[in-house]
Amino acid sequence: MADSYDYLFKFLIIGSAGVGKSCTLHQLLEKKFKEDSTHTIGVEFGSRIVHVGGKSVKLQIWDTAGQERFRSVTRSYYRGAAGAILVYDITSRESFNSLSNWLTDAKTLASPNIVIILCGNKKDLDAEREVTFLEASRFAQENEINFLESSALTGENVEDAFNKCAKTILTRIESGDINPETIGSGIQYGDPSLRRLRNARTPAPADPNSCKCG
Ligand SMILES: Nc1nc2c(ncn2[C@@H]2O[C@H](COP(=O)(O)OP(=O)(O)OP(=O)(O)O)[C@@H](O)[C@H]2O)c(=O)[nH]1
Repeated sequence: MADSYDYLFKFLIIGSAGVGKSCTLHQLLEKKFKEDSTHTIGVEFGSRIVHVGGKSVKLQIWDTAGQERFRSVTRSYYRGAAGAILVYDITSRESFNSLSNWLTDAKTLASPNIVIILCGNKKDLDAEREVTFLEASRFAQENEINFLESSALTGENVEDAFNKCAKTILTRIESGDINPETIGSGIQYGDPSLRRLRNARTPAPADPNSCKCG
């Protein structure tokens, strides 16, 4: 029973090299800072169950390498992702300037309905800040994505980023905006009764024999 959940969502963590993607995942899974983080080679994987909106959701999280030389490998993991945590470093203007490219990749290579949360990491290094909260908020608004600043060092807002992403996906499933049964949705049912519930809510297609016209 320890591993039972209502839904499984495939998540990606993307963004330039050194912004703190692996440390963010480590903080989420271990609730502590990864002291000796080195560049990720290709992709790394982790999973965790979160509780949002009255449901338990298993997050299957792919932490991708930010270095350009791994781009062809990491791109192959985008397909069928339901959510992405797009990370930049608030002390690195360069990492902020690359966000548009990362967004384009996520929207074109993953699910068209992918829910993206923008995360300005290294919030603890405020004295070295190169990107203001306001300009990042504007970027997020223009691109219709949620935004928060986080710290993989202190843990501030790390869980919130993943929870916010999961919650948005759940809301969109419940409103009918996202259909988990679409191929490549990045969503699976953990509890089969949820599928039955959804199918019961979906109106049956019109029966052509019952047409009373003519
Ligand atoms: N002060 C501070 N340092 C951080 C934080 N997150 C990560 N770092 C440091 O930033 C460096 C890069 O962190 P990683 O998590 O390895 O970065 P990454 O984005 O996974 O890098 P790639 O695997 O190359 O894509 C490491 O030296 C971390 O110690 C943070 O929130 N605050």
